[in-house]
Amino acid sequence: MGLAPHAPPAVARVALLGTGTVGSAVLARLASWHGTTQAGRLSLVHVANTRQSASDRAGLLPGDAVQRLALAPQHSALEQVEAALGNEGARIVIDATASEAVADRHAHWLARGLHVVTACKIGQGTSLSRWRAIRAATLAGDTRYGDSATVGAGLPLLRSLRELQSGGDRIHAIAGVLSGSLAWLFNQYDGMRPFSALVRQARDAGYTEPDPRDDLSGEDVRRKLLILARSAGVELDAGDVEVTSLVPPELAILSRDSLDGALPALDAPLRRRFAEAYKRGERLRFIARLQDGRARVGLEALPFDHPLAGGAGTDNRVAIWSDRYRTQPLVIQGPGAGAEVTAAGLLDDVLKICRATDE
Ligand SMILES: NC(=O)C1=CN([C@@H]2O[C@H](COP(=O)(O)OP(=O)(O)OC[C@H]3O[C@@H](n4cnc5c(N)ncnc54)[C@H](O)[C@@H]3O)[C@@H](O)[C@H]2O)C=CC1
Ligand SMILES: N[C@@H](CC=O)C(=O)O
Repeated sequence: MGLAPHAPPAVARVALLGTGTVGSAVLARLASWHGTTQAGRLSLVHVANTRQSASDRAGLLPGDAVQRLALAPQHSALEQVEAALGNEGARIVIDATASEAVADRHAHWLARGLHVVTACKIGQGTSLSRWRAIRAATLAGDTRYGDSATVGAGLPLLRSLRELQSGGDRIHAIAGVLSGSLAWLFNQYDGMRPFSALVRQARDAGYTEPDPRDDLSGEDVRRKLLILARSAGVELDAGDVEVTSLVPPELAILSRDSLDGALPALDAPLRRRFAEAYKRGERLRFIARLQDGRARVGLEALPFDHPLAGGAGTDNRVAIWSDRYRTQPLVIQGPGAGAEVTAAGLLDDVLKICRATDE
């Protein structure tokens, strides 16, 4: 149904879960929209982190939300989200957490008529059953699942895969660098500075997962490759991806609190890998590959001029082969981690839902 000639566009109510690296950048971007058309499309009515939550049906000012949260008497509980968003109109949950419990709610919210926009990959990138439940719930609730920020931090990767397929192409293969933090680490690493020091720097810059072992173990890339594969029609389960971790066993068993001091366990093995590659004129790259239904993730030494060895900073660089791109793949490259790009990707999806609910 179209809009009546001068009807103002409907305002979507939004709940933001997570006020860490990504969630804070979402709030900052929303605050920077003050007075713009984009701001007029949304009303932030609920903000929560693990400890506290603040709700206001009249709308929270994004610039004040963190302070409101700090002063809020209300403890945080996921049950509050539906009540805060109300029963009618466009209602959107933004998931800027890394929480299993929140991801477990995605299908429930979608089936209940709430749209979900997520940076967290746990919903679509872990078990096949959870991915299927999310898809079924969008149909049951006639709702949308915004996932642009889950792979490539908002780069047009999932969008391109979907557009190729709606244009009649079959996806033949996907290969590339899917981790922004690992791209940054291997772009910086020269075998001289300890690798562990760079890991701390990547964490402090907001490129890594809350627990950097999720990046170093290949788990984050496994999730992204599963999301891409499933979107390309290859319904793999998590165990179908062969993952070679960079995390030594002594680091894997530690609690998150005792991780920092033990990070130097990474240094000697990576110095060896770097020296071997350097002697052969190769660069280290953490690569994900999907071809003929087989998926694998791990560190590779690639010739300097290899198409996947390029890029700088946190660049993701992903090649997609399809019916129309048989020999020369479509290559998508750009920053693949960082709070600002991720927040922008999330809010792009939110605005897309706002526009779709006008139609
Ligand atoms: N940092 C990056 O470049 C990118 C991150 N992402 C994803 O964004 C998500 C968030 O990452 P960060 O902001 O770095 O994490 P973070 O650890 O800085 O923040 C997580 C936030 O979630 C909150 N939280 C956890 N459980 C919650 C619950 N049950 N209810 C409400 N809030 C809850 C925490 O209190 C915290 O405020 C992760 O899933 C990550 O994979 C995605 C793309 C890029
Ligand atoms: N930790 C992730 C952040 C984006 O998803 C990465 O390094 O790519």
